[in-house]
Amino acid sequence: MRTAHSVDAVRNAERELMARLPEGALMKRAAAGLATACAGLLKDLLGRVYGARVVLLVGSGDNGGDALYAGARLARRGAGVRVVPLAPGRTHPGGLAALLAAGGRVAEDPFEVLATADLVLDGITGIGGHGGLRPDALPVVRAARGGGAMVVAVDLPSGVEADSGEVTGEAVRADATVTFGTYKPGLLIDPGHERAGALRLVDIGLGPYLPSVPELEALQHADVARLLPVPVGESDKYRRGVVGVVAGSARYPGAAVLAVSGALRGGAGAVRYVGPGGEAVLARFPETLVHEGPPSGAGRVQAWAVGPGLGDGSWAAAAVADVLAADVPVLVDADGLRLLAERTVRERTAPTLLTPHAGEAAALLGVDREEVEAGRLAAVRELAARYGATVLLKGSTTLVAEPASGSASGSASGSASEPGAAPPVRVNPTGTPWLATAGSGDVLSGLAGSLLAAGLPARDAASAAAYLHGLSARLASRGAPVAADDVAAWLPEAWRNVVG
Ligand SMILES: NC(=O)C1=CN([C@@H]2O[C@H](COP(=O)(O)OP(=O)(O)OC[C@H]3O[C@@H](n4cnc5c(N)ncnc54)[C@H](OP(=O)(O)O)[C@@H]3O)[C@@H](O)[C@H]2O)[C@@H](O)CC1
Ligand SMILES: [K+]
Repeated sequence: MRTAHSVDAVRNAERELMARLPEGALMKRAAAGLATACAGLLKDLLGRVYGARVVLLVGSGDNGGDALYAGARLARRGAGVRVVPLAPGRTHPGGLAALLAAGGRVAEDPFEVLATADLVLDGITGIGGHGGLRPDALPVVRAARGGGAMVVAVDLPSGVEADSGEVTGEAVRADATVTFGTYKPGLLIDPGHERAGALRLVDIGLGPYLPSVPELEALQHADVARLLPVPVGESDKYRRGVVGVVAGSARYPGAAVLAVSGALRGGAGAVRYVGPGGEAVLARFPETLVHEGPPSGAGRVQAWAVGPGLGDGSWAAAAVADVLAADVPVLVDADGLRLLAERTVRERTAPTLLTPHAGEAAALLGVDREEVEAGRLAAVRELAARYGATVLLKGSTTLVAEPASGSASGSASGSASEPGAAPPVRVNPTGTPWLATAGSGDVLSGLAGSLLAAGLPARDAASAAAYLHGLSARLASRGAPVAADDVAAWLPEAWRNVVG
């Protein structure tokens, strides 16, 4: 599991650790790890460090200090290192002295050295930067990208807000980011994540001083494998869980088929379908138990997934209300989200999982879509708190937030969070831009609903579903466009990939 901590948590940990170490030791640790990572990249790129052309973009803070001390180490190994100070007169004095002593130089013409650089280190700002790149940095950063050098961000791409991943204006677009002590939320959440390139974590000994509950966690294969249901010898289809799917309409029968296709691959023992798309569902999936009439008359289910392609007719509204009245876990997606009342969700005692994309989240919060996209972490937390529900916010870095325990449907799953505090938000690392395709959300709803029916707590069902869904799209795609149907078809392969 990858975990990310807030800037406050990092600074507190740094203070405690620094009190036990000689002055400057921590920065030197960070710089040593950074130099090792850069040397490795240069060897991959050129086969050597000696003679490599390295340019340091250096701001006024300690982020620039890290770049300078790392630059000094590379200079001692024979690299030609040039500094471009972006805050002349405020450059880290110890770092600059170390670099000059090792044979590095201040660049006379930044654009000339950037045009021929092999590697550019971005040390403009780290966790102390705010408000995006400043105007004077823009031409230099553009020249760094335009020159064809590999760009390595120090701790965080400059211009990315460390705590949220927000980018105001412009930010450095790095090929790799070497970060210290712990991941920062902005490295794992878009739009920051997308600017960071390949991530590398350097251990500087902060671990024991960081809070045990991080801000954010990203599951990896082994974590998801532990969550997925495993049928045992005596499992029959009812013990494995029955998921009810309420989706589709005369206008959108395909949504019913896609939601069922996800539900059939999510571990539940059987799928009941309720809605106007029964014929289309049966034609494709004869194993589905199809019902007409209200969901409550369809027989027992262990969880419902309601909403994809429902439209907003009176049947849809009644079906959503009917499902929300059931005392079992309920996932609400798409059109279902437009048909629910905040109070109804808050008053439920069984878990509720809402799965909006940015536009739907914006409507639920009463803000603009752009606001949600720019500040995804704040938006998902706010929704979870307001509705007292688990919320999966879809997007290139899908997030899953749980309300604080004690909230209506807050069933914190095995988290070590303090009583009353919300557990860490989970960020899904398996997404791919190819997933932005019609109907892929319907597959996700069915899949997550199925995992809920199989007994996973809402937070785990949501994060495991997002993980499998993203991985399935990657496996199906291998660089080519995919249809939602492909994503569903590759789910068993994704599951095998995770548990194997
Ligand atoms: N904490 C740790 O555990 C460790 C931290 N370490 C390292 O220290 C880094 C944090 O250093 P930091 O605190 O000095 O802040 P940092 O990011 O260098 O920049 C702040 C300066 O930039 C300025 N500035 C602000 N916004 C700006 C903008 N948009 N564009 C341009 N400038 C802007 C602002 O000054 P201003 O110009 O506003 O007066 C301020 O002085 C951290 O990321 C890591 O690399 C490691 O060495 C070891 C362990
Ligand atoms: K940086």
